[in-house]
Amino acid sequence: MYEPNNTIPAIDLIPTEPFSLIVPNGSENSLCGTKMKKNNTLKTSYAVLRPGMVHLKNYISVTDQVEIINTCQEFGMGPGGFYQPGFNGGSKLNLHMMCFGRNWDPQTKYVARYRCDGSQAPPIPDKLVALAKASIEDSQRHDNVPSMHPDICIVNFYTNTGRLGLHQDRDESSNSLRKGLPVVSISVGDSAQFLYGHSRDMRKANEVLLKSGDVLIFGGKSRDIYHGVKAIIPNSAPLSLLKQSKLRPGRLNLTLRQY
Ligand SMILES: O=C(O)CCC(=O)C(=O)O
Ligand SMILES: [Fe+2]
Repeated sequence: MYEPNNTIPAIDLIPTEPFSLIVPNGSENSLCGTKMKKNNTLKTSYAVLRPGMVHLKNYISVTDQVEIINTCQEFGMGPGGFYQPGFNGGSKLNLHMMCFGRNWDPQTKYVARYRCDGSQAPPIPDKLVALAKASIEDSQRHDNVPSMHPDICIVNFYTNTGRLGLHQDRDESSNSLRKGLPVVSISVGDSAQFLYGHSRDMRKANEVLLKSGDVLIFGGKSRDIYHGVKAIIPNSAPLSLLKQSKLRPGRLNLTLRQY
């Protein structure tokens, strides 16, 4: 179905609806978030959730989070930007998604170079690669996590009703999975109740709250962990982030991986 060279495949192109991360000008009064203590220094802490799974809390400054939002907004509104992925049966994922580096889609996985609208993934921004590498290095101070060089970044935006069922990230190359090369997950905006466990059974899963600026790394012995998002906590994003970025209500999540 897809041509091996760079020409766009001869399929009926389905345009995607533009999706903006930013609320329109003039909506400032309706910003609802959480006031943080005034403190210009980042108080980062960490927790090893299980072998190979490290939670770096409050790791990314508000300034850097704003830059991440602006980068995702810039590319998210262009070709290869946000769309709502669907399944064969016609149902849609409860989030908007885009990819940097290489396209991934729940139906076509990493096989298709082009999306159904004919677009390719924009290149992965250097700053995101650097942030992922720095967070892996920091996680390695606390636990056994392999190093990796990210070449894919999947960006999800959840509105406050968004969620994601328990799943494993198993579409990367067999080499990457065999070596347990980590997934680096960055959270920006409203907090998420994040589930992880040994099976798809939500009742048996553990839960951790991922807040704006947190980074979660799962690699090594945890690379195959089932994980998902149970719920987004409305109005939990830092007010300063919302004021500086105009991020719409909801949560932005970036997962960096090596194919
Ligand atoms: O939003 C999250 O925290 C997880 C996202 C995720 O699991 C994925 O994109 O594969
Ligand atoms: Fe995942």
